[in-house]
Amino acid sequence: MSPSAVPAVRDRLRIAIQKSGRLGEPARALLASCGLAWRESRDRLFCYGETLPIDLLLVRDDDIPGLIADGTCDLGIVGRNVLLEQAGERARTGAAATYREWRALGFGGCRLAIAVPDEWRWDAAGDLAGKRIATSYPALLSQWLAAQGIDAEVVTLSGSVEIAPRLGKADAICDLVSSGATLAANHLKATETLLQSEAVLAGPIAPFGDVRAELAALLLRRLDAVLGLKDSKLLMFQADSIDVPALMQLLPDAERPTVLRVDGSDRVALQALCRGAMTWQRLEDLKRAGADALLVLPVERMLA
Ligand SMILES: Nc1ncnc2c1ncn2[C@@H]1O[C@H](COP(=O)(O)OP(=O)(O)OP(=O)(O)O)[C@@H](O)[C@H]1O
Ligand SMILES: O=P(O)(O)OC[C@H]1O[C@H](OP(=O)(O)OP(=O)(O)O)[C@H](O)[C@@H]1O
Ligand SMILES: [Mg+2]
Repeated sequence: MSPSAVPAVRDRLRIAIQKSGRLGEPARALLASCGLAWRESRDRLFCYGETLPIDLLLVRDDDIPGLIADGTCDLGIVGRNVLLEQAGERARTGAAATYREWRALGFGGCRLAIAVPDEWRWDAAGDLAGKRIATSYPALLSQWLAAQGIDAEVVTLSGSVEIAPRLGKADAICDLVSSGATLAANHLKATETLLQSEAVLAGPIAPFGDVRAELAALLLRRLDAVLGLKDSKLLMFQADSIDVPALMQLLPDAERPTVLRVDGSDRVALQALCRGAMTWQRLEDLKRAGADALLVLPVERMLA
């Protein structure tokens, strides 16, 4: 199949996820929370969808954009850093864009950043002019350097980038940073951020022309519901009705609160979906403002 070929007609949706590594388990857990369940092949490379015709292909993350581009897979879960790097590389070689980010998924967060030796005095991005920068993200780095008008040499390495300055292979690096521990261990400090990354659902730019369109729409509806519920809690409490306005002031994130009068009294029972973190501090503030019998419940599913 040619790289930009239209995917063959299929009656099942196929999603590529990382076989192991950082994103494999959270990707499966997210899809499982959308109601998907699978039977795994003996070689653990393929999972056959049992609850819905949605299968998984378990691969190296670097292969995911290409698998979507050539139509082998319909969707993929991959870091934005990998997706954009490969899109940048395709653009550089004149290949048409065939895939894009469909949804940000809220895990696998990290940033792609320039880092320089601790002892460098860093003033501005222009300090990189004439320097050698080691990276596994040459397309993203080259794009950024061009946008900044900086002429620097890009040294492409496939891994262990942080060690390049100590080996004399580069003056600075451009790599993923999360906690910063790897940089610190290598006596480097982060300066400019090129990209904020997280795991994303990637899919084709062109719509599916068969039953996969409905399967993808169903998956997106469920994904949006699951992602929208992240950190949400159902809050319940009782209070004197006179205290309700003050209590609602403390709950700006409460959605669609339901207030029920407790029979034969001035008391009400209130329940609301709260999107913000329901910390002990917030509960204590509510209690002081007149709430009692406070209950915080996890929300498993919501269909608006
Ligand atoms: N330190 C980190 N903290 C959080 N997320 C990260 C971190 N490093 C990488 N990631 C994100 O997780 C993705 C996968 O990282 P991982 O280290 O599992 O990749 P890999 O070693 O290339 O895996 P594979 O074996 O599939 O090729 C990265 O592309 C990035 O989006
Ligand atoms: O800021 P930190 O929390 O230290 O994370 C950053 C490190 O994490 C990733 O490497 P990984 O641990 O996956 O090893 P790898 O380079 O061998 O893939 C990335 O390439 C950085 O080296
Ligand atoms: Mg990889």
